[in-house]
Amino acid sequence: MLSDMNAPQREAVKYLDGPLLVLAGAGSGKTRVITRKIAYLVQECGFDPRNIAAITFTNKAAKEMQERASHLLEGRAGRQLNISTFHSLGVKMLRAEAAAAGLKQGFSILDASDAMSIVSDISKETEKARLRALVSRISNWKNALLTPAAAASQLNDELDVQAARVFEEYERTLRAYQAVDFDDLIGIPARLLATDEDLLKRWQGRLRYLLIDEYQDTNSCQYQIVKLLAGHRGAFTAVGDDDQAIYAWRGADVENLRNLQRDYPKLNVIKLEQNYRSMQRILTAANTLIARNEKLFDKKLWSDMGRGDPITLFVARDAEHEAESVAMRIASHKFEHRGKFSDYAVLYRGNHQARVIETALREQKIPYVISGGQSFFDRAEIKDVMAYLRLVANGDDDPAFIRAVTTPKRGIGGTSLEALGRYAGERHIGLFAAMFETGAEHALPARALNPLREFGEFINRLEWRARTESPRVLLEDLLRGIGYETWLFEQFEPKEAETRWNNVREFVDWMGRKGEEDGKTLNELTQTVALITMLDKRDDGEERDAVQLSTLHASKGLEYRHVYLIGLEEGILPHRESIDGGKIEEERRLMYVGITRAQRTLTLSHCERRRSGRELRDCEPSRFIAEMGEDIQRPKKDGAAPTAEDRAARVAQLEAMKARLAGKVLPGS
Ligand SMILES: Nc1ncnc2c1ncn2[C@@H]1O[C@H](COP(=O)(O)OP(=O)(O)OP(=O)(O)O)[C@@H](O)[C@H]1O
Ligand SMILES: [Mg+2]
Repeated sequence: MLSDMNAPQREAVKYLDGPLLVLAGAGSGKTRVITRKIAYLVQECGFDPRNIAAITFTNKAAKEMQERASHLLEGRAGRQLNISTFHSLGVKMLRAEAAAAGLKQGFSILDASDAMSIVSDISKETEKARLRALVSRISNWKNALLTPAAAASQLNDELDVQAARVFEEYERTLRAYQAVDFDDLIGIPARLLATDEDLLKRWQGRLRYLLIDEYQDTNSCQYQIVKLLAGHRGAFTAVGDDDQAIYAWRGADVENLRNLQRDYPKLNVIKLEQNYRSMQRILTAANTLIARNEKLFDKKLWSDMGRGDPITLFVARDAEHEAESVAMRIASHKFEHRGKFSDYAVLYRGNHQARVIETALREQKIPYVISGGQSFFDRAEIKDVMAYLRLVANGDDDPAFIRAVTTPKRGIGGTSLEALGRYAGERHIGLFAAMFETGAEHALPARALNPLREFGEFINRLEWRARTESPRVLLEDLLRGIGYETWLFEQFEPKEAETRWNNVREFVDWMGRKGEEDGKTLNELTQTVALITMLDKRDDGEERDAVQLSTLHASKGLEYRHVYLIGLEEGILPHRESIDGGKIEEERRLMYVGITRAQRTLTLSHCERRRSGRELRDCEPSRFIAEMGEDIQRPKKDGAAPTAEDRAARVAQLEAMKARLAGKVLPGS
């Protein structure tokens, strides 16, 4: 089982004498160590798979690890492993310990936009930027495990003062809704483990060995959980790379790498130095770049994969030209090398950069998938359906109530809802419960109350049936019951309505499948969906041969044969806010992550001009390009005119077209 591992990797897999940190650069096999160690623990050390918990950064990474580990183990053992993200582990603990946390079993999980609108209601703040600042201040407090009272005792500026006021009310509101936000998924379990001795013992007994990937991006709350679960035994393996810490903006703290050494004096640190992913040239460029950052730990990284093709840089006139050029290069490269589309990835700093690339790929009829973009589950129509499901699971979820009761419209107007809200407020109960009280008959006229109660009974019936019937059947009945399809076609143009309806159908299929495969109840599925975050690729259950589009953040841990890093301009990467805020080092790490995703070839690009609002502005190439060293094939000075390469690409494309016409259709094209 360990024959295809090098000596330090093997050592890391076998080491069980205490806490272990594997500290190593990109592509050195850290994730592989985790996957193998899971199998090793079960097969060689007699661990019950249920007692092993592996924690990854995204649901997608968890899924991949699950697949690899299951492959190494026999079927059943593979399924019993706990492989999850910190957030899904948190949900699991909250479900099991709902009572201790003061939550009902069907508690709701609010997403970022729900949280934002609650903060907006409380603060009455209308300015978007200020609202975001409030939300992020509160989130930081929560991640530091501060209560509203503790936060209020250490105010630094005027924003703090306002945020502290909102924070208290925000927490009360969440509890009233029987809801938790994303930070709570980590914070509440951390608090429970820290304060309830029995509970801690129970979980330490259940999760006897922890493996944590991408450790450099844990925040203090997550570290708290690791520490508590691992206890004095320190039964864990953490792997990470300080040069790939890119989530400081979400409260992650590389210091946690150092804290590990402080908190576990017996910590064993193993370093891996051989990279198995990238050609030497790519690696050298990455190393040269990252050498500019202040070093936390000393690391070496080498590869014996051969020098590889030169890294190329091309300069485009503008974003459209850049996108067309990337699409064309991919088409011709693929044709020439007879590869697959899925060998190619286009990586960029911000989500908004995806659109032009999508357009260009679509024009070239090149299939693609986006990760890290607007999630499928963020679409309005999915959130509509989700509002019903949340309400079925949790009648106290007022935001879900309001969305569901008004979509589709049931002739229930704003005035009636306000009256109901006032009444519920006086009685300190949720909207759903309020409308069934006798008192509501005085607060609201019958013509308003009757449709509300009809709606409530509809939800109650679903809630009752959800205890025994399958998610698929319930969803079908729900959609029929509310006439959602008809409503969509009344609201939108036929084409738009159809797209939305298809999305809903896909959602129902996906939920149905999940329900059947994993044997999950409707309520459990509802909580699962809430966890699917921006970082996740749309999980359509099948792997298509498609070019991968991704933000740099979402590309962490992944690898692709051919990588295109686009938009390498000052203001984009490094991002303008980071330049102003003195956070260049984190941007450099982001660039490092991007470069080290590439296995065989790496292509860089930037634009001469870029549209900003209504004007076209000149752009400056990113400083990171120069920082990668000299070994980059740069364009000749007349960058904008078609280069020999551009022409070659065009010729190849014509050839491809001819081949297609001749009936020699290539797979995937
Ligand atoms: N000993 C080995 N022999 C052959 N291939 C290996 C070996 N170790 C790792 N690899 C391969 O090298 C690639 C990189 O490994 P892996 O993804 O585990 O690295 P990583 O350190 O987790 O990288 P990152 O920092 O980007 O997350 C994978 O394709 C993996 O299968
Ligand atoms: Mg990894």
